[in-house]
Amino acid sequence: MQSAHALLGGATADHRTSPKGKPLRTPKVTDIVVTPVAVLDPPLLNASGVHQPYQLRAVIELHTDTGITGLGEAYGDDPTLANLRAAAPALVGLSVFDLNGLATRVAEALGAVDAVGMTDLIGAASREKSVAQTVGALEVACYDAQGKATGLRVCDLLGGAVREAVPFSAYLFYRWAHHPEGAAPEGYPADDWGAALDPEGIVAQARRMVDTYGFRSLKLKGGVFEPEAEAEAIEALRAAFPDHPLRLDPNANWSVETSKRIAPRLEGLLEYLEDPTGGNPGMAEVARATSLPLATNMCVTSFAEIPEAAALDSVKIVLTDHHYWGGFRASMRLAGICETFGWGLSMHSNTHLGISLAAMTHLAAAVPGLTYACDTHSPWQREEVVRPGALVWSEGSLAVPQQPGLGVELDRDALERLHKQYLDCGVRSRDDRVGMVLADPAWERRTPRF
Ligand SMILES: O=C([O-])[C@@H](O)[C@@H](O)[C@H](O)[C@@H](O)C(=O)[O-]
Ligand SMILES: [Mg+2]
Repeated sequence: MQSAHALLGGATADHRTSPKGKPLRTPKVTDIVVTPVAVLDPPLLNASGVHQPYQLRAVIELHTDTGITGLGEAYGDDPTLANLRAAAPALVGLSVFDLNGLATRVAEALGAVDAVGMTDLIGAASREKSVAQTVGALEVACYDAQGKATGLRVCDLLGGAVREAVPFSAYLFYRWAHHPEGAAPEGYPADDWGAALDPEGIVAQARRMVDTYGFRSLKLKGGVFEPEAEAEAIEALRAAFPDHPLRLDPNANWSVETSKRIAPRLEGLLEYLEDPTGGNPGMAEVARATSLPLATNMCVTSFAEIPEAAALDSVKIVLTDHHYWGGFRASMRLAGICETFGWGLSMHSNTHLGISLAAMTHLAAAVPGLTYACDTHSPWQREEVVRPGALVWSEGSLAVPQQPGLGVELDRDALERLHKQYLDCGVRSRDDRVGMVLADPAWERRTPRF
């Protein structure tokens, strides 16, 4: 067992003694390997454009002097990789239990890092957020190593599972059947979901997701078509799924006036309306015009944005995401703040692989106030870096893995293949405009569009 202050994230001395006098070895970081991978991604439409044929992720292997390796997963765009690689050498010699030391060392190593955002769909970029993203990714790997060292699951290290099955929502997207001409290489394998560009297409997509995974909550990614058309899709979903909680997320692509016009039509249909418009002042104005609770992963995405949101009463639900809030501990701090303000807590997702899915599941299992079904892009994912078996869907939920740490195992062959795909595909950062402009050269990103 580790000493109490080690488990609190404090500094650890080299040699400690267990109550029975047995010397303990605290795993210390010897090396961190960051491997970028590219995974096939369908042409999902959103406010920024359309997903590229490949999404980038980074797999983190944190090696220690006890032979234990902790796994983590991050975005795989160039700025994220540069930050991870700049921070990695500074962690050599660090105990995997010293999470305060981790945060300090990463902040120092990154120094005056540029504020670079992976996508404008998760709010404004800032230096603090870049540091938080790096800490978050490495902290997950430290927790995985802690779990493997102690025989405990990550959710147990986070205070214990308050739920053993974590509910997720069906993430519905307007989409094309194929990537636009010129976006994907010849022979690129399209998936079999087909297009979904109207209410019927969205209902059919929801039906397949519900039948396959058993999801209860349904979230529609909006901000793509005229707001009235998206409201119609919500009405069609309500008619087809009378008992499923519904959400709509236009990713701040509606003006305040448009939001105030459309929100009343959605009252009684949605459990929450996510980021109809941009910024806390605009969201606050919309909130005053509707009884719908507003949720966000765009205007409250860092601790610095919380005071304004609280003062303006702009949101009722915050979507956490350990990837950019700064890891598990930061997400738990956020959960406490939400509780203080009487805000609900949900969970945001970007395209991810199984290491992140396991991390999201452990976090959601350990946060009592996380009562909304979490977002996940999993149904859109056709490639994986972890071995099958640890994350099994049942009734729209994932059982928390039982093995120590995150409970997932890296599939080295898959890692190698997806890394090669990264090297070959040429994509080095997420840019959802590329495909839109290929499909329609006159297309421009406008914020808000409607
Ligand atoms: O994958 C997408 O296109 C989503 O739009 C994602 O990038 C957003 O960050 C996210 O899911 C959201 O809830 O805003
Ligand atoms: Mg959102």
